[in-house]
Amino acid sequence: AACSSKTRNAALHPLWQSPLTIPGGTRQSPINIQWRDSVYDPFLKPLKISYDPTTCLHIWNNGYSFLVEFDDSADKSIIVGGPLENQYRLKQFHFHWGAINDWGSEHTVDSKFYPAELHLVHWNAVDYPSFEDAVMEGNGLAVIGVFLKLGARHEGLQTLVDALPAVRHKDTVIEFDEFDPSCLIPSCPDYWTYAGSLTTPPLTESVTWIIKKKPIEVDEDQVNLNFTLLPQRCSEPVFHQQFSGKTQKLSVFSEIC
Ligand SMILES: NS(=O)(=O)c1ccc2c(c1)[C@H]1CCC[C@H]1[C@@H](c1ccc(O)cc1Cl)N2
Ligand SMILES: [Zn+2]
Repeated sequence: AACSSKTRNAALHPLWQSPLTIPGGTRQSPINIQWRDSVYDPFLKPLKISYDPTTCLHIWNNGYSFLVEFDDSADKSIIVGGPLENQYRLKQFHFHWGAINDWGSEHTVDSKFYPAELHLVHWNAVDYPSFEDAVMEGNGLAVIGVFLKLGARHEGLQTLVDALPAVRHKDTVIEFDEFDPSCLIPSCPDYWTYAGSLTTPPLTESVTWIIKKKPIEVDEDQVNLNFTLLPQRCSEPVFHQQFSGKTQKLSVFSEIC
């Protein structure tokens, strides 16, 4: 099927009309995380995650992926610590996956793709009045990246997968509440962090990336989210480009685990 080929002519789709890389961009994402490039940073703290499940609002299929959005009108679901100067509010999370299992993640680790990658997007409500403002600022966003690998079934993810058939079509929204996304984050505190950008246009260089070192395990049916949303996936360009240009320092936080 058209979906099986790995590349797309991304040039045609209006969303990608903006440059595929920001000319002169110094901190573009995604990148290939090379263990050997990562520098242990003794000043990095553990990341503190405290989410309030009642802030979970709905699931929205925007045609490229599905997003689970949160009520970010107060400091109820926040992260603090890690490489961050202050606390950031959870706004939404979404996944990146591929049509087949041997690729799908946006970041790679030592050039290895994972079948999927979860992004939990947070914004700096201490320094900026709105999410839209924060998206444009160098320290405006903090995104936690979690790799998904094939293995045991993930019970927490299943509640989300069960709801997906109801958002099969582009621009459908269903109510989704009482979900605590910290169940999707590995308990091992180790992470890589670097100053980067949004991974798709507008590619704004406003993201402090915090990539968890350990993946979570999900089973075959759960990672084949495609079968639920395939129609949109087929029609939208899948865009997998990495930037091998010089990026910011890649630091690593690790405790023995
Ligand atoms: N794969 S990712 O996590 O790096 C990623 C990539 C692109 C975008 C997003 C997340 C979300 C979350 C921050 C901005 C928002 C979106 C956007 C950009 C600009 C806008 O004016 C509005 C919106 Cl909704 N674009
Ligand atoms: Zn993303």
